Parts: sequence; structure tokens; C-alpha cells
Amino acid sequence: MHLCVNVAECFRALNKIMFFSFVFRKPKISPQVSSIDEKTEPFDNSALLPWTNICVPEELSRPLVEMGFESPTEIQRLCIPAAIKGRRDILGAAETGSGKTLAFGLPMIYGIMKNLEKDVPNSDGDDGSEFESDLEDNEKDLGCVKVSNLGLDRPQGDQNRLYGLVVTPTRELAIQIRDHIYAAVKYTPVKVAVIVGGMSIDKQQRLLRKRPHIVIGTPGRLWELISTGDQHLANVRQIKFLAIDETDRMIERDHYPELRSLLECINADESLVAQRQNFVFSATLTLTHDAPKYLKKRRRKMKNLTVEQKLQNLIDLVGMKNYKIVDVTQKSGVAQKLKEAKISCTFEEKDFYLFYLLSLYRERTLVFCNSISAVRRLASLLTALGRPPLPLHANMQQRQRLKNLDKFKTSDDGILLATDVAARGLDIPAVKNVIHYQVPRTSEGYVHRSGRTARAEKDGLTILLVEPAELKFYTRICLTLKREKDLTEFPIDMQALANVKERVKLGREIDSLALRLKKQRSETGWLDKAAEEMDIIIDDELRDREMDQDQIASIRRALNTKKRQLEKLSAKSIGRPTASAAATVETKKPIVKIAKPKFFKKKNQPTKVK
Ligand SMILES: Nc1ncnc2c1ncn2[C@@H]1O[C@H](COP(=O)(O)OP(=O)(O)OP(=O)(O)O)[C@@H](O)[C@H]1O
Repeated sequence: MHLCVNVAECFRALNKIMFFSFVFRKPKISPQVSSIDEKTEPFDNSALLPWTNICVPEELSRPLVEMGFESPTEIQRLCIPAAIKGRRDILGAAETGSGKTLAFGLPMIYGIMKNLEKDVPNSDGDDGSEFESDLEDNEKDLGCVKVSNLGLDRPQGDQNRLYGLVVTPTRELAIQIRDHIYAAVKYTPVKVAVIVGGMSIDKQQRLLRKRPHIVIGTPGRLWELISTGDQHLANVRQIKFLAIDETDRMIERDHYPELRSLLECINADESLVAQRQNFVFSATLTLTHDAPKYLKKRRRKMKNLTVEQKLQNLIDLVGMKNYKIVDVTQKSGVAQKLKEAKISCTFEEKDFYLFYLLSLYRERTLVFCNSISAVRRLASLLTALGRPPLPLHANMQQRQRLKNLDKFKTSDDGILLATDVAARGLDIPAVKNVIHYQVPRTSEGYVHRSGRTARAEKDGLTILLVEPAELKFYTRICLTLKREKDLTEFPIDMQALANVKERVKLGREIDSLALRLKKQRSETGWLDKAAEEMDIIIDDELRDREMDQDQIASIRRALNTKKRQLEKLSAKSIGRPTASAAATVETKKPIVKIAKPKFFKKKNQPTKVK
């Protein structure tokens, strides 16, 4: 009996550890050490110069060099000295994947290090530097770095107070920023934690009891914990550093009302606001556009802002002072190495083109849809076609979202099929192609979605599937991003497309038969169960059920036939295998100059599929 209990306990513990190992993933960076003096391998200090030259101290430069970051990126070079030396607030705009996280992360960590040096340790001399041994395994995994095992009964000295807050629009982005900052604080006593929705609030409260210096979170969960009186976050008004990533998105009207509440709360006391350093960053911070004509005059006026007006709104809302604006965005609005193309097609043809791209180019690809229902439908179709994608949308369990993201990162030809929840900030290595199954409704959406590829000086391709009803959105994006030329039409092998079309049609049939089967099964299952529970037999019910059984059998037969047909087709090659979609675009015809307003009329007639 005793043994049984122990085995059950072990099993429960194992389950718990496995859950935490991916929900609160331990950053992939090497384990934290408490001091740079503990370094084991000889280190060439001259490698630190590009960083120390821009005021980044050795403790912070060293992990960067160890990660292979030889020198700062442009945005980092322009922001970091002003923030560290000049203690300036920063409004930073730079292309996607250009290293904005460290541009605000490093000054924030530096500032906290200085505060910790200045502030007197607790009376018992505990400076929070003997840590991890006291923690349970899964708590270490929570990303609260080097935390001392303090209880709430301990007085909260400045060594263990909340200094910095980073607010981001999505949970995945918050976790990613935690990982970046975690890597950078390796040789410092700075502690970091992440607080996001969709995960156990109790565990996050426990995490906050460890008193991290930096809390990274999404507005909803942060505000929930602040409102319910969390003791560590009660200090939020006194934070000395605030970073709002993807700020333009975060302050959009009707989005993230909790962020506005949070800002009102922390801006209530003028004297505290004056002591705070603020960082406001986004790739589209300085992007402005003409509001669409269909909007009412007042709404149009509100949307038709100049860059100066847009930034001033941000400055006022966040409560910035002595700020520096650093805008190093490209004229095109997108990353320098990004190739752009489009496929003009009809609504019905989109599935064919999507499957064509995913079959011919077996590369890590992110497909964006505008709605959750589109993600669900395509996930089901692509699975039926034998190219199952990894879905990611807001209605999924957080645990599954993170699991799919992890799987995608490790699959060379993986497909992440996502809504805009994955559009901003996610830094997934080696994404080769971004496909917009539906044209994004805003230019910002296009820039950020496309920015999941061609990051950190790497190459990448973005392809828009444009149906006639979406031309107005496409035009608006081109005009806002000051395109003088129409995007290149992605070259299509028509024979391969015809092969794809046959398969997709079968795939659709299989998908719809499978759905009918599922529906029938659940209905019959319900009748069976109800009859069994009531212990009765009703003739009509029985007759219906028998008819259902016949129907089920016939659907199953049809389904199997279609599956066999698809299997046979799938054994044949679709077309010439091509190494990379980006290389295909290089064989493009000369690009067509944009002619407004008949921009799309002749040149971009949808391609007919035979
Ligand atoms: N100095 C550097 N040298 C090399 N790589 C760097 C450097 N700084 C950051 N990186 C890497 O570049 C990638 C992109 O950085 P980051 O996610 O901060 O970009 P971003 O500008 O915030 O992008 P987005 O606008 O999409 O949010 C990351 O993998 C990061 O580790």
C-alpha cells in the first residue's frame, strides 16, 4: 500500500515536472552563474569592446559575445548609450528582427544593476545572491532567475523590489522576451519573471513572491494581479523602468484596456513618473497612413495622424520626458533582406495555391489567416492532404500554443498556421517563408507578419495571396508603404498547379466526409448513451439509429475510396522539386510600375486554373 502511494506520488511529480518543462520552459541559454569571476574558460576581453564602447558593462557584454552577438545592431548602437549615459527615455523604431528587445533590455538591466549597487542590502546582509539551491525544480523552470527563498514575512528591501516592467501584447512574446533578458542577466544579480494569462495564477503569485526585479507580462494578467493586491506588484507605481513593446498595437483604441488602466495607475503620482525611464518600441512606430475614405470624417481625422502627432500621443500617454526618438526604419517599412511577392487568384483558388507552395517548397513556413475559423478549416484540409500544420490561435489552450510553437521551431519543413496572435515580435529561427493566405487588413499587419522571416540579416520571402475582394486592402498596403512598383507575381508552374488542384479537391471531399462521419458518430453515440442510461428501447429511436448505422457505413466506404485515390495521387510527384521559394522569385519578370488607380485592373487579373 505504502509502495503504491509512493509510486503514485512519483508519477504525479513526474507529470508535474513534464508539464512545467514546456509550459514554463527553461531558457535555452546555459545555466545562470552568480558572478563573472566564476567564468571557467579564458576569455578575450577585446571581444567585448564593441559593446563596452556603447556603455554596456562587462557583465552584460560577456553573455552577448558568448551568444555570438559580435557587435550591436544599429538600433542598439543608437539607443543604448543615450539610455544608459544620458538616462533618456527612448522611442525606438527599427525594422523587424533588428534587435529591439536588447535595445531596451540592456539599459533596463544596467539601470537595475546600478540601483542594486546603490541600495543598501537587507539588515541580515542577504543581498539575494544565494539562490537556486533552495528552490523546487519546477520553480527554477519558471524563469525567476537566481531568486532567494524569501517569504512574505520578510521585509521588502530595495534589493528585492520591483524595478522594471515590460509589457507585451502576446503571451508567447512575453516568454520570448523573458528568455532574451534571462540570457543577458547571466552575470548579474538581476532577477526576471514572466506573468501571462492562460496559466495558473497561483503559480504566478508564488513566482512574484520570489521578488523578481523585472516582470515581463501581458496587460490582462498583470492588471489582474495588480488589482487583486499582489504584494510585489503593489510597488508598481515606483517602478524605475517601463518598456512597452509593440507599443503602437498596445495603445490602439479598444485593444488592451488593461494597459490604459495600468498607465493611469503608474502615472498618478507626478514625482514618481519623473523618476521613471520609459522605452517605447515597435517596427511600425513611425508608420502612418491615410485613413480609408469610407470612415466618417471624425474617425478619419483621428486616424490621419502625422508621425509627429502619433509619437506625441504616445509620449503623452506613457508619460515620457527628456526623450530621444530613434527611427531607423527602411523606406519600404519591411526588413532589408525580405523578398516580397504576390499571387493574384480567386477566392476558390487560394487553397490550390497554398498547397502548391507548401508542397513544392518544403521549408519552414508561417501561414497567416485573418480568422480563427480560417485557421481551423485549413488545418483540417492540410491534414487530410497529408501536410499537417501546427495551428496557433487565441482560442487554443496556452499549453498547446506553446507546444506547437516549440514543435515548429524544431521542424525544418514545419508549417505554423496562425492568426495575428503570431504576427508580432516572435523570433523563430530560420523561418524561410511567410504566406498571407488572406491579405492583412492593415499595413502594420503586413509589416509584422512578414517580419517573422528575414530576421537578423537573414534572407526570407513573403507571399500575399490576393483575391479580387482583397485588392483594396492590398492597394492600401502598397500605398502606405510607399511602393512605387507592384509586387512581383510569384512564378507558378501550371502543370504542377493542375496536379495540386486534383489533390486539393479530393482533400476537400475527404475532409467533408470525415466531418460528416464525426457528426453522425456523435449523434448516434448520444442516442445510444441516452437509451442505455434510461434502460429503455424506443422503436422509432432504434429505427433511426439503424438508419444512422447504414449511413455511417456508406460514408466510411466513400471516405476510404477517396483516401485510396488520394494515396495513389500522392505517390506521384507534383512537379519539379525546387530548393527554395525565395530563389524562384529571383527568376521573376521585370516588375510593373504601379499605376494608381487602375493599379490591378489588367496586369493582375487572377490567374485561371485549368
Ligand atoms: N547585436 C546582435 N547581434 C546579432 N544578433 C542579435 C543582436 N541583437 C539581437 N540579436 C538577435 O536578433 C534576433 C531578433 O531580435 P529581436 O527579437 O529583439 O528583434 P526585434 O527588432 O524586436 O523584432 P520585432 O520587431 O519582430 O519584434 C534575435 O534572435 C536576437 O537574439
